[in-house]
Amino acid sequence: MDKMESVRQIDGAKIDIRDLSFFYGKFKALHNISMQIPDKQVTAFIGPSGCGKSTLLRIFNRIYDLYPGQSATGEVTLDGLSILSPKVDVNMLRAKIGMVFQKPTPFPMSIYDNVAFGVRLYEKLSKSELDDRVEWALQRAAIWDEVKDKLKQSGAALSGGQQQRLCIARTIAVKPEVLLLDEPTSALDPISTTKIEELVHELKNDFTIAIVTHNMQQAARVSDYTAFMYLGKLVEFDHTDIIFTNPGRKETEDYITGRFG
Ligand SMILES: Nc1ncnc2c1ncn2[C@@H]1O[C@H](COP(=O)(O)OP(=O)(O)OP(=O)(O)O)[C@@H](O)[C@H]1O
Repeated sequence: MDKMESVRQIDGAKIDIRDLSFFYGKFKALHNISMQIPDKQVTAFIGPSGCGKSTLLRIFNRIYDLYPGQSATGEVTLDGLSILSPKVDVNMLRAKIGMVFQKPTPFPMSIYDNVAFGVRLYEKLSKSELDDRVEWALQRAAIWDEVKDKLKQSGAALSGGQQQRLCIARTIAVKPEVLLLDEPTSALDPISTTKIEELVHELKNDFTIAIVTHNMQQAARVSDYTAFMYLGKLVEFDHTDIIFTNPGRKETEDYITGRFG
């Protein structure tokens, strides 16, 4: 096989980030980041604790807007449309860019209602259409077989791994275009982790996925592209194979070989 070429420009980028900086009050947590997130691929963000991975992910759906004193400069576009613009409809943006957090966060309601909740906010579906959508989302999140006979039971009664797949079902039920996964398996056992990793692999056929992970083996297993961050800067972004076998920067090599971080 030919040696893989390093990434320069992504054809068909879903998200385009240019000169992005982020501030918690006066503290500059992200420094002039430029990169592109390819469509229908998995992009992993790795780097030592505090390097800014979650901060970056939280910009894509403007979650930071909920907190006073946090601000972003630069440009981020989704299919060419500005995400940071004050004019953007944040609810529509969050319907297009869904997020799953580190700790499973089912709503205090039934399994069915957990999945139907967002759909009811954004669409007017008939009862049977909504039933179909709930089943579709639970199927896609690989949890349908485990919950199909107890849809009325509380989501909180599921195991941690099941709860996380329920949260993924809830997120994909509104048919977003991008899925942001912030350390989605760090609170899970190895079997649940494997299930979520298989799911990520499966879901990239339909969604653009950005995943933050502390686990380098996980990044190597699930992602097509990897971004290595350090101290709020993007050190290197490339095909995952290149980052893990032939990184261009010494800092990346030191990190992936466990010499720091
Ligand atoms: N709410 C906040 N207020 C002030 N500073 C913050 C806040 N959240 C994060 N930071 C700082 O921003 C920087 C980046 O944090 P962030 O959580 O994005 O890193 P991370 O790479 O996701 O870390 P981890 O892997 O530990 O989750 C850190 O220096 C952190 O202390």
